[in-house]
Amino acid sequence: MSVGEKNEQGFGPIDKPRVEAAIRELLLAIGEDPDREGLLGTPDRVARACEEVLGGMQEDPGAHLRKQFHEPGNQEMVIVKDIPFSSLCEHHILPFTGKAHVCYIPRDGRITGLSKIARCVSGYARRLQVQERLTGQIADAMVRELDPLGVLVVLEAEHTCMTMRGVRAAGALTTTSAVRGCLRDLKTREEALRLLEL
Ligand SMILES: Nc1nc2c(ncn2[C@@H]2O[C@H](COP(=O)(O)OP(=O)(O)OP(=O)(O)O)[C@@H](O)[C@H]2O)c(=O)[nH]1
Ligand SMILES: [Zn+2]
Repeated sequence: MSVGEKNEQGFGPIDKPRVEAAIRELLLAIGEDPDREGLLGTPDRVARACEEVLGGMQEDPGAHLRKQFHEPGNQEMVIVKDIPFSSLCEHHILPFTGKAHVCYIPRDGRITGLSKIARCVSGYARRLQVQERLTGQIADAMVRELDPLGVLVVLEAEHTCMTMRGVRAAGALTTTSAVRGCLRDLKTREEALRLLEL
């Protein structure tokens, strides 16, 4: 993919030399000397870090969920709890980190590999995000790829833009949820939340 082109997710490629130039400029803009020894490798390091922490822009995270198995008749709740994730808030480009909990009820035994759920979370997290959108994107990918009877996604995270700057509310935790299908039903959702111990 060349500069100016967009992938299926709507993003262009990471232009590493351009990131390096921008970081050099940022160092100058904050009054630093980009040519001092400790900072010489920094533009390159930041560009490589961008490729890593924003790598989810270059993939379709839902595609992981296409690794599926069939357990005839199984319509029981599946819960993957405490999936760690790190993302970047799109307002400040500062990290927010926490845990994702994903619960779904398969349709006719259509299940996915457990690790694929964590890979899907990671793919959407490694983008510029707001926590609410991240939560909904994970739920929607589950619906799209597995057509389950229901999905519940809960994210708990600490936003460094709220803890190390601004209001400096250290320890403040944000919880978001997205519910689809039969997990909207109060009784089913209560069972899921009980199993999640949330
Ligand atoms: N809803 C939501 N808000 C977020 C998220 N990440 C950061 N924010 C908020 O985005 C808002 C941006 O507000 P602004 O007033 O434009 O920015 P600001 O002057 O830096 O605000 P303060 O953080 O209050 O100092 C802040 O309230 C952040 O806490 C997120 O994932 N979801
Ligand atoms: Zn922020």
